Amino acid sequence: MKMLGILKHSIRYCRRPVAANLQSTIGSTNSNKRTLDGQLDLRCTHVRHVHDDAKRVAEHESVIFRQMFDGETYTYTYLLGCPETRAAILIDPVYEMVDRDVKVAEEMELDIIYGLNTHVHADHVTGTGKLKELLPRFKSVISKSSGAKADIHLEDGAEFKFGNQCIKCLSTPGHTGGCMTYVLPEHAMAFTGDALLIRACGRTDFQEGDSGKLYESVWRKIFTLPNHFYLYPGHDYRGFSRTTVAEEKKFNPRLTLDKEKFVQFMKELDLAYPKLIDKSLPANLKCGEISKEAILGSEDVLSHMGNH
Ligand SMILES: N[C@@H](CCC(=O)N[C@@H](CSS)C(=O)NCC(=O)O)C(=O)O
Repeated sequence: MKMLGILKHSIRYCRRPVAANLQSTIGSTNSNKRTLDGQLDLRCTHVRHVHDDAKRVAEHESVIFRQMFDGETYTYTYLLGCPETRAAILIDPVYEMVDRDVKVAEEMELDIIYGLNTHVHADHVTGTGKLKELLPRFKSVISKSSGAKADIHLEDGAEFKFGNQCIKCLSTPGHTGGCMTYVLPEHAMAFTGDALLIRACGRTDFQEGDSGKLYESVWRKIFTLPNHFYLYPGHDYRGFSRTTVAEEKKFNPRLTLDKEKFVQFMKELDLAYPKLIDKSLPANLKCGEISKEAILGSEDVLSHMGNH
């Protein structure tokens, strides 16, 4: 009875794929595993089932999802994986954090095939160039309107697939001319890059920045998603991780202003230029496909080589 309880518990929390594993292990146990008093050895079955489960982490999730943070540039990178095919993507990988990202994917038996940039970043170098060197099948992706070189260019309304997962691409210009928001409608998730930050939004003072356009992008594209959709930003500077459409429509201090006041507010924002802008822009206009020296500086390259 106790054993049956444990089995039921596993099924309740792990659902479909693990139930399939369980069937096959029970089958083999039935034929040759019995306890001393002749009963079926279900305990042994359970142990083997747990091992099977550990082999493919997160197989019970409808989409595999991890939010990862770079504490130097306050950037979020997102790993998304298809639980059935193990195909995976990274949204906004950071050059210096690529080894971390690849290791996590390997541990989860995911095959990263695409790196999607939400826009041409000004504050850090994208990891998509380095990922192309490390992973043979990997392709860089960005909007066509960004003007950046990439393997795949996306336009407003495009649908982008990895494994059995589908992403809807929404053009959301304003922070930069080529900003894209990536939506997973089936999972009620949207990745807004720097168009919308939690209780804030991206600056609009360079790279074809346009506060009027940003206001329209947010209200017409992001805020017309269902209220319960989770929004995941490109950065957070205050320790927040995610928000929802409903929360931002109600509490975002910038976007709840009327358009005229928003434009004035953005004009007066007066932020210092990002420290790495001179390095980041040329590198990101090629999705990071430039020499290590250009990204790190020649002294840093030598010290990196010493570390490996
Ligand atoms: N201090 C950082 C840059 C901070 C910054 O400007 N962030 C951008 C997004 S990255 S271009 C932004 O839009 N911020 C909006 C805001 O209200 O903070 C650095 O030197 O890199």
